[in-house]
Amino acid sequence: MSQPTPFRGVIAIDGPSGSGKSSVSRRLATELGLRCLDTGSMYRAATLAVLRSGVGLTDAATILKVVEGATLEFGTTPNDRYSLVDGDNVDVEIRGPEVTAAVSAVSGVPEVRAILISMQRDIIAKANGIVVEGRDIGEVVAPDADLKVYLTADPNERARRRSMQAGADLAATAADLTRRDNADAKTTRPHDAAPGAVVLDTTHLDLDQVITALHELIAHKGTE
Ligand SMILES: Nc1ncnc2c1ncn2[C@@H]1O[C@H](COP(=O)(O)OP(=O)(O)O)[C@@H](O)[C@H]1O
Ligand SMILES: Nc1ccn([C@H]2C[C@H](O)[C@@H](COP(=O)(O)OP(=O)(O)O)O2)c(=O)n1
Repeated sequence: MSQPTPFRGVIAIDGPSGSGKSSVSRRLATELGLRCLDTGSMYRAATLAVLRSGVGLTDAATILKVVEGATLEFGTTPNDRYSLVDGDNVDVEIRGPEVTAAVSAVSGVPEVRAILISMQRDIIAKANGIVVEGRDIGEVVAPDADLKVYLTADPNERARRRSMQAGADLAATAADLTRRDNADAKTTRPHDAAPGAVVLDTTHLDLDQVITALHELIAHKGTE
């Protein structure tokens, strides 16, 4: 019996914070033998470079100069993803509260987005199949992706997941998610699916159920 041809395309996964993008992307990429790119880490790494430089967050031209001068590198092996800023592994620091509080200011600078989107497209072009997660993948970074998914979940459920993950207070986490969703909505559309994206509301689905639904979508793609 012949084996099905392995999927070697581009899967775009967008959605707001805590919808499950990272967990779902990592697992899906592992199961399909694909690369995996977390574009949120790229904006976070750029933000850390800005914070480390000591410049303020209000002047776009200064922010851009720092990002242009930083060496940013990203690993795309699903269970061994890493982010480097000037050769320094920053995986832990970029998930911390200082970067989380500052990231929307840096990701809101259009020229910074242009630099990172260009890097993202290079990484996608060089990968032989990749899952890419973020906020604008299906609409801007890879509008021709083979499969586009918009993951979402009720804001209370997203806050519950994030506070469990971070061991943080639920009310404070919920307020922070709302603040960041609203700030991000000035540059991307965290509340809207890209044209052609399949919407998957994960509020009442566990991770296994989400992964099963995605495998079904991919299998369906193979028969179109
Ligand atoms: N469908 C789900 N059901 C329950 N918990 C989930 C689900 N998807 C993700 N999680 C958990 O929620 C937290 C946030 O998920 P994550 O993948 O980091 O979201 P995002 O990348 O969209 O911000 C993680 O602890 C993850 O294990
Ligand atoms: N493609 C992307 C990905 C993330 N961003 C911005 C918006 C987010 O607040 C930050 C951090 O994204 P990240 O996915 O790491 O955030 P969460 O894990 O969902 O909390 O980066 C973006 O503007 N465009």
